[in-house]
Amino acid sequence: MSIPILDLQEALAPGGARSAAVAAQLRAAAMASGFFYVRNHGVSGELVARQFRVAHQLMALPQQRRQALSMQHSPTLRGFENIGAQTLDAAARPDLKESFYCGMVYPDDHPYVRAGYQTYGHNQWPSELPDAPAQCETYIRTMLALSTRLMQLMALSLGLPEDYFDATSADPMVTLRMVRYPAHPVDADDRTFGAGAHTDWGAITILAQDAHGGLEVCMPGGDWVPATPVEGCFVVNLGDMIPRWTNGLYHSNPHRVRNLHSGGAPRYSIPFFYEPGYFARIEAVPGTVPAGEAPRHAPCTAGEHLREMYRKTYGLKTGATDATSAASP
Ligand SMILES: O=C(O)CCC(=O)C(=O)O
Ligand SMILES: [Fe+2]
Repeated sequence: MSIPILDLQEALAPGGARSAAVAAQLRAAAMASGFFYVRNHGVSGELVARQFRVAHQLMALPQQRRQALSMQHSPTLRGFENIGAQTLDAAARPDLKESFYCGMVYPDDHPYVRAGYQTYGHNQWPSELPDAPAQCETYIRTMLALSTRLMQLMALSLGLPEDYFDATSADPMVTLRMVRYPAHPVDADDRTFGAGAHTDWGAITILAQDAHGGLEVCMPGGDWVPATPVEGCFVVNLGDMIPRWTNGLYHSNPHRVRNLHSGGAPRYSIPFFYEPGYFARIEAVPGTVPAGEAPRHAPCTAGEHLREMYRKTYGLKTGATDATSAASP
């Protein structure tokens, strides 16, 4: 069993001729590991390359500057995160990765910003990189459009109208993370990871990775298989909201990172985390709860779900409160 490639050619717009065929492939992947690649996704290679350049530039800033722009100073937890700041697998050592978080910007007078809901607010940027904010905003908007389309294909894959989830994407919770993994240490043991085994918390993650590889996915039988980089493709995986939304029919499988194959070079990756709007209702969609059975999960809002995930892993460590945390796995 491996991770399938979905070709989005002629499935990128509602009503696209190949939408039904792609939806069927999506369903099979979602019922297996919750991981697939997408190709012909409509995002230019140049835009992705520019985003990697920003990632390299951010990580090249002196430690002192990165400290000044630490996510710890940001009410929405955006900014730099040091190596070892997160432990995605509580049974493993702290993650050997450093990253920069940013997200969609919501103005101060937006009701969700005023209410202090997580992920809604501002970014913080280093003045040394004046072009970074616009590039990241363009990248985020592009990934958001692709996520929205993937949610439409997911609706089709569940036998629902293509626009079933559209309303849930208003005022989405969106996080972009640029991650740098140093070379795997020579004295690493079996508890050493760039990113410890975890599932993502949201709806959809779209990952751009450099050519080194290192991402590993836990398949249904328990084997860990590499999500080897494929030229021109993103890796897409489903987060924990999707099993909630599908009563466990679709999966959000664990994955982890070990930077073992880069010949000692750092590995860069850029995950984009799409989560619906704060008040989007996450409950089993029609057709997923067998007659006579109760849904496996109580209905909740996307905001409540994220708060619960946050409480479980990350919040206390960063000093974040329920209402202000922003980071995703
Ligand atoms: O860097 C990668 O390949 C995956 C990162 C990841 O799983 C995450 O940030 O949630
Ligand atoms: Fe992840």
